Amino acid sequence: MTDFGRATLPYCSFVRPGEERARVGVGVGTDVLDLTAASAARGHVHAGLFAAGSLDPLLAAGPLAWHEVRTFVAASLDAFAEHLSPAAGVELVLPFTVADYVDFYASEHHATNVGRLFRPDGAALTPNWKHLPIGYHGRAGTVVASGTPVRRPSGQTRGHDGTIAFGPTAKLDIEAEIGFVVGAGSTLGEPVPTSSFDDHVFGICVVNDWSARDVQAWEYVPLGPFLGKSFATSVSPWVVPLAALAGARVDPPRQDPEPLAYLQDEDAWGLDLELEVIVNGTVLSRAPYAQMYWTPAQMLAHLTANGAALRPGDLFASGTVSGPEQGQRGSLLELSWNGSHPVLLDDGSSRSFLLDGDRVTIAASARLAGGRRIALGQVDGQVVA
Ligand SMILES: O=C(O)/C=C/C(=O)CC(=O)CC(=O)O
Ligand SMILES: [Ca+2]
Ligand SMILES: [Mg+2]
Repeated sequence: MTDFGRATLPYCSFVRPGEERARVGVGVGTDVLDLTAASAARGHVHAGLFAAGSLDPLLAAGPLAWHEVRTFVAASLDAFAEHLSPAAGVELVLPFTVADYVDFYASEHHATNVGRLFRPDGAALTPNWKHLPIGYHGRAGTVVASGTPVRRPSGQTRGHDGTIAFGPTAKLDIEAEIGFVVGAGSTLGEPVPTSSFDDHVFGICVVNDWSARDVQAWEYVPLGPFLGKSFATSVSPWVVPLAALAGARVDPPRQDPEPLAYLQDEDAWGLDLELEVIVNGTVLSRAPYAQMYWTPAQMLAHLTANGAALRPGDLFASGTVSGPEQGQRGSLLELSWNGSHPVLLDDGSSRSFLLDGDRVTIAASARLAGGRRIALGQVDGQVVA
């Protein structure tokens, strides 16, 4: 269970034992504050946003309401004792209805590694990579809450000898990512500039973009990832508002070539986050988010550059977070170099890709100016046959 500082105040949706209805919660230490009950008891002007128990109404309400709710919670924390209970005693559910889901590919280290593995005869980065944040539209309906078991998918693959077959993937993998949760929507036909990032994006969650590498490698040419990535995408139960991350903002890496005008991010939305990848209790990597080449404000501007509208609950993920070192890679594909260098677990076993029964946790934290680290929550999942 994540221990949140009192300045983080992430949101969740939870169900109490014996109840059916969900409530909106706020993480305080290892407790959850029942915001549905607390805001109603105080007759707060925004209490109606929490009645349904999902974050959907709050997301749609926009930045002024986000600010007012956070101020209310922060100012009244000590008066809320009767509405606090241990988070370990409640069920944390999918916190919002995922509208559209997009996955980017914003780590230069990850893209370089995958390029070498999947396209060894060509340049590691495709010619467009430094001109635009590459992404694809994923499957919103298979975004699942942390803790949901992930069933090993079947798919079509091509073996070394060229045989085409259908069956359970032999290369089930993870991707450690940060997800950006859109609150306020936008108007069809009107691009959202990088400067409006925080008018639309409410906060972040931790994402595990489960991937079947053998399915992916065979199917992706020329239209990109399809069934190899659409079977499950797990998200953390906590959505950390951008307001809690102000102290973690850093300058992103210098971009060369300079991106086109619509992609310039004057606000510098680099974030000093770390994603820890843990398989069966062994920490396999610590991936540094601050080195991501494209910022989330650039991803959002690109996503809407053609006039595509945003809806509350849209989720766009950063793409796998990998740093330059071996111990900073956010996927087993990279960590085991496509199976040629299996990684060791503390129990003495080794892994190229995931086995049935494996438990994966991706835990994120932010380093604030001054060096203090705050927890941002985690996403868990176990592989079942
Ligand atoms: O380069 C490729 O063909 C594929 C790359 C990925 O698997 C990337 C993906 O899902 C985006 C990401 O997580 O970075
Ligand atoms: Ca991905
Ligand atoms: Mg702004």
